[in-house]
Amino acid sequence: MPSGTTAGPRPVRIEVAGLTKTFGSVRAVSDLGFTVEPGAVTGFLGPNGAGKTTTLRMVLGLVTPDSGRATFDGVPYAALPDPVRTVGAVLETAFHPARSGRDHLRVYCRAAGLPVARADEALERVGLSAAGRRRAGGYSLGMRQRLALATALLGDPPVLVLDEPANGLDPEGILWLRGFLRHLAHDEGRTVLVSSHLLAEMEQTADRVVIVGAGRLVRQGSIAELRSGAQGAGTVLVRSPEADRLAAVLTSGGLSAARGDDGLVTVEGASPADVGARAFAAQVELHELRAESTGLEELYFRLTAGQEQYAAGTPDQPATTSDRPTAPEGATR
Ligand SMILES: Nc1ncnc2c1ncn2[C@@H]1O[C@H](COP(=O)(O)OP(=O)(O)OP(=O)(O)O)[C@@H](O)[C@H]1O
Repeated sequence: MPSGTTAGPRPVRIEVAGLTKTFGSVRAVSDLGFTVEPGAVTGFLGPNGAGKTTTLRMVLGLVTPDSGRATFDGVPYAALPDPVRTVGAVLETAFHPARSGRDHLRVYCRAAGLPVARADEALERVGLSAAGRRRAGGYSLGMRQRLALATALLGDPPVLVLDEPANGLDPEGILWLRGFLRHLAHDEGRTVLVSSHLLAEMEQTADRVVIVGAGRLVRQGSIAELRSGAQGAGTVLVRSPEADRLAAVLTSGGLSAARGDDGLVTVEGASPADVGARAFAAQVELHELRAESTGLEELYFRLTAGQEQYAAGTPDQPATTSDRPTAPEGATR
């Protein structure tokens, strides 16, 4: 486990394909597919109830999917020869309240056949050494999160799967977690899959994001791709003394371009580079060219707000601006 003393864990890729899970009449996860690469932090994002926890539980073999599969370098969790040394997970933070954090880790080590010395190493890694001998029942939520993370690290696994690990952390703790997850991925080459409903947090932490809404994949890609709107979600603002001609050039090229009263043309579904290149080719003079500074948060809202169409068909669930898309039976397509 100590960084710098080993060559680092072997790289492991997670592959999720066609995962589907229904609870009664609720389709929690629907034909979900994505990949998680080693050496990067992948954010698993979605509003409350989007199916993140259910998906992670299926990835970890705790819930049996109706169909589809999740594998680690081609092997499902249940078939891994040494799961504790392959995947570390933080799903929920339940500890024996009377037991110290250190003892919790030591018990876990013994049960998992790991050297007991790993307990102190893990405590140190997550900044809990000073509190290690105190009762876990007296820990703050943030300290419990750190203890859960320490537990996940005991087997020095190449893969970490973390469900909302930032919950309960104060701003300093969040900053620490961000740096720690990036270190685990970038410097140690681990595969880090971390769920959150907060895009702003993931924007700072993750290299890639997988966005789900109502149990379905909404978008996956790098933060940079999302931000630039490279996959068609971007809005570009462009100013030109020849705004009408510019709008006509862009529209004839298949883009949606609208000219405002102020000579500003708003272009949907293109990158600034794309718009600039088309203007240049048509010899249209530009005075300003920029991506609309919506931030990823607005994009995320736009992407997941679309899920409300799923709910629109149910009589007791009129379409609202709620951030909690529901996944009723009608959600299936
Ligand atoms: N054991 C279960 N029985 C019945 N319904 C369930 C069960 N687990 C999850 N669900 C439902 O499946 C949907 C997805 O839930 P899930 O907890 O996976 O979402 P989530 O994205 O993790 O949400 P949150 O961020 O609120 O935890 C929800 O509608 C939820 O009510």
